[in-house]
Amino acid sequence: MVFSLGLTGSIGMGKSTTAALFKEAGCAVWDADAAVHALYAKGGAAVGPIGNAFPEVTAAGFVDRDILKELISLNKSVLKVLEDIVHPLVQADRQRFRTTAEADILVFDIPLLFETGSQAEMDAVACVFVSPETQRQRVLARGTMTEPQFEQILAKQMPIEEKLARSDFRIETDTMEHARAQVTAVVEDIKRRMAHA
Ligand SMILES: CC(C)(COP(=O)(O)OP(=O)(O)OC[C@H]1O[C@@H](n2cnc3c(N)ncnc32)[C@H](O)[C@@H]1O)[C@@H](O)C(=O)NCCC(=O)NCCS
Ligand SMILES: Nc1ncnc2c1ncn2[C@@H]1O[C@H](COP(=O)(O)OP(=O)(O)OP(=O)(O)O)[C@@H](O)[C@H]1O
Repeated sequence: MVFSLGLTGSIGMGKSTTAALFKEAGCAVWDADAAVHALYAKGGAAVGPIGNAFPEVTAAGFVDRDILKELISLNKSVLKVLEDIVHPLVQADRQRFRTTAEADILVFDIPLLFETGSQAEMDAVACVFVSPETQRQRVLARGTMTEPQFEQILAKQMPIEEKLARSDFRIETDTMEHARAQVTAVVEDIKRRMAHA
């Protein structure tokens, strides 16, 4: 039996860092944001269709995220058009991973897991969380988004309380030690479930 665990949480709450802890614990990890990065790179499958919709974004032969973020903040409809192009390509990449991954536990790091209904494909869901103040500080400290860009993305996501209420496991990402201990406990719980399945 292969167990599929969805890993989600709000922007900057620690999905990627926690996914790395699951990898350390022997799980195979698929990362939606990383899949988008590959699709946007030179030769990536999203470059052509995004260029057709927004030519200035792909003038350099890849998807320029800074130009894209600028367009998104200028016009609310841009993100929707973008999602309609990108999400089916991301979904196809995820299916490829499912058929090739070699591990008993597959972890799917998906920021928009509930927003896109992808929880239906999972055996269980883990949601990472941290206080809104820490979240804001961490995202703005990265220096890749302005405060209005952060607010705009945040507003598009399901509130974290709702994500937590719909999840089987909650992982607080206040410190690395705490997060690692919780990941170990989740993996042990899943292994017990698999042994009794
Ligand atoms: C908005 C973009 C340009 C921001 O790029 P940037 O390099 O600054 O950030 P990155 O891609 O690492 O995403 C950071 C976080 O933003 C949030 N986020 C990204 N896209 C979306 C979205 N469409 N709706 C809500 N939140 C989003 C997620 O929490 C994500 O983890 C980029 O995320 C993008 O092109 N998004 C559209 C594709 C998409 O929906 N991706 C989400 C995973 S499938
Ligand atoms: N358990 C933790 N303890 C301390 N800092 C953490 C922990 N988890 C994450 N962080 C820090 O929080 C920031 C955001 O983490 P990360 O990039 O993993 O979040 P994310 O949810 O994947 O972000 P995004 O939604 O933007 O893709 C990083 O600076 C990271 O070092």
